[in-house]
Amino acid sequence: MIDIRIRKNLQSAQGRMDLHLDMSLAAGQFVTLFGASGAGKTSTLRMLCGLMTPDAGHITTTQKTWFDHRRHINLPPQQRNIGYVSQDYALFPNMTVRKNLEFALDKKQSGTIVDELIDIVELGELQYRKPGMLSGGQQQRVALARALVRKPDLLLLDEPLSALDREMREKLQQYILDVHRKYQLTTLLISHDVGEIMKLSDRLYEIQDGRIVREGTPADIFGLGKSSARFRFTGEVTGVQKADIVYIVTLRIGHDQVKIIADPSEAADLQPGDKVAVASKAFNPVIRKI
Ligand SMILES: Nc1ncnc2c1ncn2[C@@H]1O[C@H](COP(=O)(O)OP(=O)(O)OP(=O)(O)O)[C@@H](O)[C@H]1O
Repeated sequence: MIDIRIRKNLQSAQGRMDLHLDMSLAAGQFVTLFGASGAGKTSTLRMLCGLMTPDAGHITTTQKTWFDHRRHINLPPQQRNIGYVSQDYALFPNMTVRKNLEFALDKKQSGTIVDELIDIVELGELQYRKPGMLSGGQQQRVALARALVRKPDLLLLDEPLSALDREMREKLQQYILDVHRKYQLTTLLISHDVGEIMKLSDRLYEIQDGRIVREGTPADIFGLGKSSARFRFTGEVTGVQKADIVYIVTLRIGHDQVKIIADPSEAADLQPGDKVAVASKAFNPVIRKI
């Protein structure tokens, strides 16, 4: 369990913003932070890592206190045992894949974890290449493996897949899910991608202007609680057309264009560019803005 109670005064483009977060991450949970740009998501991750100091509050794990303002405790990043993967892979360009991973080993640690991780994220054939000779998706697999070398108590993922195309994202999502389960990690992800959130997370926190405005399971927050998980897609509206008393909503779902019949109340606030979920309820598709 990681208990987070932090306050931080941030300087946003609109003036000051008070980040005020109370959240608990249960051991083994996959939690996502979701919210508009500038809401305070990356600042939260930086405070968990020890790269930014909160003005007040505490961050405690079951074994250790990482930060406690009143008790003047503020452990440096290297004592927090956190794995961090950001959008820009941040690999050492002059080292091979294998060396990038070995460099992350603790002095007392055996190297067997490096072989294990190379195996899990399928980097065997690429292990003697340097990052400049890898695709974005391959580099991100290296970054993910490197973040796991020290078996972190907490894995932080700051939009790690946003620079990749959809196909690559889906593959990487599966690697992330596999390592999360295999190493029983507690994982905190920042993501804007509803499909990704639905696939990966147990719990979702929505942040707006530094405050938590909603928390729950992704299905509850996106209003899909009672829908069938077997028939559930997320997509983007590309058109809404009136046809007699109903509307035809055209959606882009993955690489496909799909047309769905919607009643006037469902179609009322839909516009091209809106992200929507399509699910079925008693075998009838329902469409809802998310
Ligand atoms: N060290 C700092 N001191 C004060 N304010 C900061 C500091 N770092 C960032 N900020 C401000 O805090 C606000 C929140 O930034 P943050 O990067 O946490 O948002 P975000 O939700 O991650 O946004 P995005 O999705 O665009 O990455 C921004 O307005 C930013 O300018």
